[in-house]
Amino acid sequence: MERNPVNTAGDRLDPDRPTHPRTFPTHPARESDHQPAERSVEFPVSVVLPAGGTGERTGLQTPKQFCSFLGRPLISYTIQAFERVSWIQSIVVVVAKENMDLMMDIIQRFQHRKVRVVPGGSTRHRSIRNGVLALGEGEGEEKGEQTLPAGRPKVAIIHDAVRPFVEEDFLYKIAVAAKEHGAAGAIRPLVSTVIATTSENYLDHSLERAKYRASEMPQGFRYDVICQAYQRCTESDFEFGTECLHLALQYCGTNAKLIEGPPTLWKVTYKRDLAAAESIIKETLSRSACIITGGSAQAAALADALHKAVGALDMELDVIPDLVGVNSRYLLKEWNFIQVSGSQSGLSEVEALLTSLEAVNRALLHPVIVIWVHLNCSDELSISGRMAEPTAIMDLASVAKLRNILLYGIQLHQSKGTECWERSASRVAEITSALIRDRSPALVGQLLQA
Ligand SMILES: Nc1ccn([C@@H]2O[C@H](COP(=O)(O)OP(=O)(O)OP(=O)(O)O)[C@@H](O)[C@H]2O)c(=O)n1
Ligand SMILES: O=C(CO)[C@H](O)[C@H](O)COP(=O)(O)O
Repeated sequence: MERNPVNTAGDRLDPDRPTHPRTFPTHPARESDHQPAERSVEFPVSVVLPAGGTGERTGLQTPKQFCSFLGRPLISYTIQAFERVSWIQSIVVVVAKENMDLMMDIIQRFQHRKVRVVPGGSTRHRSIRNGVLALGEGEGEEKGEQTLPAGRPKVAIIHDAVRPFVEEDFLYKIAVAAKEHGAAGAIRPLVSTVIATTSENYLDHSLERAKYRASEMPQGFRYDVICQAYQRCTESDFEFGTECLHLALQYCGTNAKLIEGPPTLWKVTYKRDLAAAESIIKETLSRSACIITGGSAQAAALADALHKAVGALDMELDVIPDLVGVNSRYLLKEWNFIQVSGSQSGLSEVEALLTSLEAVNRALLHPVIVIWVHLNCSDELSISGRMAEPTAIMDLASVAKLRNILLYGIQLHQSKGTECWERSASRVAEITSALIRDRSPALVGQLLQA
């Protein structure tokens, strides 16, 4: 791909260039927009992610933890949620023996660090026990370029591999409470009342809902507590038990501290939960877009018109002339890109943008959206000019898609009337918003008309 001379990788490193963005926040700040306060945990914390189940209740052939959305398996999203927490030392993923190779492949493909894989057992408790024991054996092991931390952790966090939306703040609360109380776990209010039935399926009695809570994950344990609990528990616990906190209470006399967690801690259990997880991830990836004007006056005018029509977008919009100097930071975060080109420009600015995204490996974990908005003055169009772009963008998009970049095009016919222009700009805003939210592979390479 050819590079745009104003947009080379070298230029991006010039920190002094005054190319400041205009920010157009279009919604009140959301809780998740705020960076969590920098946490420091003074004791070693490691994690066990049980992922050795078959996911029978989904009714799918593939165990749910290996089902993919947006090109990535569920387990990888969960691993990433822990990996980005600086104070978590190492992560043991427990998988069924027959899936060990698949898991190693996922770790390599998505460049996960801090992770070891150990074989699971026939029940969740057996898998977790294997993971907990493995945490104590991770001494100074070479792992690619890094060496996993030596020694046992002070606190082990256990978290189902199929609960991908756990946040650092909550993990911190669990880790600190586990160290202080020996065990800690997430709870949520019950959604439905729990009743006991007789063997003939009649109501025996009903529990007073306000007194009970649903036990969720993550849970944290002092390492000695959880080791002892698994050493002392019975075969019946291993076979039928569902609650690690209960083992700590029964076999170590440890009363877990219970902390109410956010609703996002839910567990993917049924097929519909996979669709819900995908839509949550799409939602988080659609929060911000960066409009690159390439310095052209026409493009800047469209950016302004988009700003006016921005109500429909409901996302944070920054407008920048290029990705040079300080603006190169946009390449590293979860921004979507709208490259606006004036009527004289072709696809060269988009090509340069794709090259820059590839250079920083931005699309490793999530597909990146690039939307090319091409301004056309109707009187400048030749028939051949009109035909050339659809093929060119399709070719470029096919190559980009192999690198997990989804490229779409919108053609806007610039009209002289203000009202018409505003209508077109608002259509661009609507199409842009839909493309960013839906991330439809079917529309990749299409040149839509606004
Ligand atoms: N032998 C097992 C069984 C379950 N798990 C893990 O425990 C977590 C929570 O269990 P659950 O939701 O019940 O998963 P499955 O057992 O796979 O699902 P199902 O009960 O529908 O078969 C999952 O991450 C699952 O992979 C495990 O590590 N080893
Ligand atoms: O959250 C729990 C409390 O420890 C569940 O028991 C755990 O997630 C296992 O789920 P399931 O019973 O569906 O296997």
